[in-house]
Amino acid sequence: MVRDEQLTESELGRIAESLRDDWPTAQAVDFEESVEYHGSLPDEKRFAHVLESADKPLLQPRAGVPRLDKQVELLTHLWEEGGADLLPTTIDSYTRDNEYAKAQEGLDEARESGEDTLNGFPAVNHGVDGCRELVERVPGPIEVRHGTPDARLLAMVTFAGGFQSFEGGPISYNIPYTKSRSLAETIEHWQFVDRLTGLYTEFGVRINREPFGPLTGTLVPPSIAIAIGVVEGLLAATQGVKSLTLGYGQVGNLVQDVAALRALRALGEEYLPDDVTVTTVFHEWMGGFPPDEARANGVISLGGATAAFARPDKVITKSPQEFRGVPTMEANAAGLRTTRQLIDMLIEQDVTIDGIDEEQAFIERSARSLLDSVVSLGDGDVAQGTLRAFETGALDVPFAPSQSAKGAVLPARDDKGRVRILEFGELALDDEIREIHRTHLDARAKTEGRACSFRMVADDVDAISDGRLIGRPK
Ligand SMILES: CCC[C@H]1O[C@@H](n2cnc3c(N)ncnc32)[C@H](O)[C@@H]1O
Repeated sequence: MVRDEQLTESELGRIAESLRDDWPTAQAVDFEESVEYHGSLPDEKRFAHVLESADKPLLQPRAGVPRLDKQVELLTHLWEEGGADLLPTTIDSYTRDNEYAKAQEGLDEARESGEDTLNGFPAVNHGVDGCRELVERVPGPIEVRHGTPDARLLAMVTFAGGFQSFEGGPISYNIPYTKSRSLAETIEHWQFVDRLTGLYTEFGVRINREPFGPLTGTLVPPSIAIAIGVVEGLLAATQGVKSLTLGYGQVGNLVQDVAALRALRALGEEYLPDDVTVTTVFHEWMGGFPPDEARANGVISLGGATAAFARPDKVITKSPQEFRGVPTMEANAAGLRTTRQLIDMLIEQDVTIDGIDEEQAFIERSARSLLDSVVSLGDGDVAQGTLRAFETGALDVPFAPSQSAKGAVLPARDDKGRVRILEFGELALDDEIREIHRTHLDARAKTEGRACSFRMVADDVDAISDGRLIGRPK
């Protein structure tokens, strides 16, 4: 039975050995030798150091292409032309499903034909030496960004390859990303990733971990996103992770987004051990984008403005080509510059916005209620509590494809565009909190002359790509 206890070194070693046969490049992974290699990297390539010593929000895009030379070119362009402070390497979808043979086919094809059919960088196939070449040829610190429920081999290879930051977690890369993966299984898988992170940290290589805050990226109530991020942080801290970045996806209402980012930092610092350095990351709008690039730049700009007011430690930027999928190098760099423009123009201004403190208190009260239900359901064991919370619906994620989640929660925007909860399912929120959500939604229903219904939810899901925030009746 999975428990929130630190993996022993022999368990870690046994699992690592069992993974070596999954792809030939795993044979080259040598922990002691990798610790040495990390020691040779200059400070400006130490991800946690750069992130944790910054005095203003750092910008980081997503970016991944199959071939090594092209990835070097892409990341260098994002650094030099986009002004990125931190770099990504987005991993391809086959690798995310542990389909390394299919990833190899895609890499071979890209090398032969120049056609990129893979939608990211197949790091396991590139292996330790390929990752190290990328780390050496690129000017800044790089994070592994992906969506892998079983990321154990990916972590082994990329950590050995010099990467010092790794996105994801057992809930955030299961519930929004998979249909039938067991939550108990992904908790075990991520205990390995976090224990490996902790072991590197104990050997002087401070590796940063970043739970995936946006979850399904569609109208996720801030209290749910924050509670799940903190739970993944607690599970990681047990395994020895000391550098943790908690994330949140923009919902588009300025007051709620600033309030949520402040609540995220406050609760992260309150619930996580004192020896864990907590930073925050704000993901620019993760929902549907307008096809029109001018409007898309408006969405990106609102994200930049929000970051100027909320001052997260990191911002994950979007591109004006978000609507069409993976952006060109130039569009990706443009999204960084648009974000930077808004932050630089606003961050020194003294602006007071009404309603943030009240919203922050409401979000914190709700997130605390969810967190406390996880702890009590597990009798103090956060792993067991997580399983029971999702089994009972005490914790739930709207629109989640996973069978591990009830998917009974329905969000909708209120009259100001703040995300509220229309259907609670078995969510661990008391009647008083539920009443406040209902009151806000009733006010919108009155404004629109219609009853609260799933229609509102559906209208809100498409609103931003239609160029609006709230899905008002047409
Ligand atoms: C959280 C995942 C969704 C976001 O992840 C972006 N994304 C996915 N793959 C790549 C890639 N290979 N390069 C640049 N961005 C990428 C999508 O655009 C979307 O915004």
